[in-house]
Amino acid sequence: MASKETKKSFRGSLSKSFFFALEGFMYVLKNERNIKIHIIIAIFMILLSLYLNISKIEWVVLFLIIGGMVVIEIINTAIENVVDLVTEEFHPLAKIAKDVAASAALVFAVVAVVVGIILYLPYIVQLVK
Ligand SMILES: Nc1ncnc2c1ncn2[C@@H]1O[C@H](COP(=O)(O)OP(=O)(O)OP(=O)(O)O)[C@@H](O)[C@H]1O
Repeated sequence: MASKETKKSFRGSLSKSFFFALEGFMYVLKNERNIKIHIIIAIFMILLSLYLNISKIEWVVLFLIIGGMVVIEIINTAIENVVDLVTEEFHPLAKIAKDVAASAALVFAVVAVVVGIILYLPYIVQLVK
């Protein structure tokens, strides 16, 4: 059984980890232009979805897409910073690392657009009719 001391330090390190993670998220929010664009689009999509009264499963899909995009942007920022830490000089491997990380966001954005069309087109068609 874990001692009182161990349990206390586990709780301490858990709350520290939470605040470090929050600090990381605040850094991305403040410094990354793309995340601001994603958040504006996400707010617009949430308002549009409220107006269209989409189903529960469609809300789940929407939040998975929004969450996925934000998480990719966060990981992308981490990779960019690690690359800059390793070298500020031009290096072909630095280019590959940054370009490949950026391509994850590109692929997910294309997926998000396709999912968005599948999800919202029927509602838009219904509105226009
Ligand atoms: N050290 C480097 N060596 C070689 N190419 C690099 C290096 N740093 C950046 N690049 C190239 O420049 C591009 C832009 O890099 P940068 O670090 O400016 O990211 P960014 O455009 O600011 O990304 P974001 O807008 O997502 O923050 C990279 O995708 C890569 O092709």
